[in-house]
Amino acid sequence: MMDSLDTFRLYVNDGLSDEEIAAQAARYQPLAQDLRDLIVLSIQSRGGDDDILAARKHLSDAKSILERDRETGPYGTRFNDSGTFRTWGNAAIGLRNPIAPPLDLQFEDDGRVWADFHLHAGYEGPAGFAHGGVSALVLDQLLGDTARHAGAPGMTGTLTVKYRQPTPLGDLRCEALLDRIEGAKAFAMGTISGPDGVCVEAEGVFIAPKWMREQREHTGVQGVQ
Ligand SMILES: CCCCCCCCCCCCCC(=O)SCCNC(=O)CCNC(=O)[C@H](O)C(C)(C)COP(=O)(O)OP(=O)(O)OC[C@H]1O[C@@H](n2cnc3c(N)ncnc32)[C@H](O)[C@@H]1OP(=O)(O)O
Repeated sequence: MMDSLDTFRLYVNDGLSDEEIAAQAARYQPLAQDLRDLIVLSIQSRGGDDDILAARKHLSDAKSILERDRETGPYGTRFNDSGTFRTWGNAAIGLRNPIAPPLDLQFEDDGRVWADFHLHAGYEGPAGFAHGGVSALVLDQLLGDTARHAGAPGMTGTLTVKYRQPTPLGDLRCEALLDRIEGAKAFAMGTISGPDGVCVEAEGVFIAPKWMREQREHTGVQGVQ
């Protein structure tokens, strides 16, 4: 089980320059998009035995190349001296994670957070509609980042999700705002909307864990992001 020390080890100042971070983003983001395209093709290809075997051979070659120089374990949260944070492995927003839709969250000065995003065929639950767990993933990240944006980063304590109508796959919008902060707890609420209006509503409580509160008390530093 991970304790707070393990958590801290996954918050790393790796000292990269902003230029190197930009170069890495330009290098790895297209790879994630290629893999996203492959997820859809895995579902939609009509290839016969020969085509699929040939494609798998190419993928096997690609795996061998990517394995030549690699890290192990989760990506964590990395940052540099100019304060650029990267959560590139994150399942909802990670720049290097093909599982992520991804959400490109927009932070407004008035505290609202929103994103236009796309759920492809790989996010299907009920036929033709988004999986409810994927909607919860999107809302968890959105509301959590809304709390963080308001200066109250925390782990999800409770996320309440109400599915008002089926969420179509395709182009969607999510938006959220902070309701209030009470001590260690931040309350946020948000929605996912499709062409026919709001499909999913959520409320979330995001809690600064005890170890983070103690760190703040001792150092005066707000804490991890
Ligand atoms: C680490 C920070 C990360 C920051 C990420 C920013 C990026 C954001 C985007 C990421 C988005 C994705 C995010 C993810 O996916 S986060 C991943 C999913 N969430 C988790 O895994 C959380 C697991 N649980 C915990 O870590 C702890 O139990 C937490 C942190 C929840 C409590 O911790 P701690 O044990 O230290 O708390 P406390 O006992 O001193 O109680 C403190 C207060 O909280 C109240 N309470 C307790 N539990 C709950 C509950 N479940 N619901 C509602 N309220 C609860 C409690 O009554 C008390 O209230 P009050 O008496 O003061 O009124």
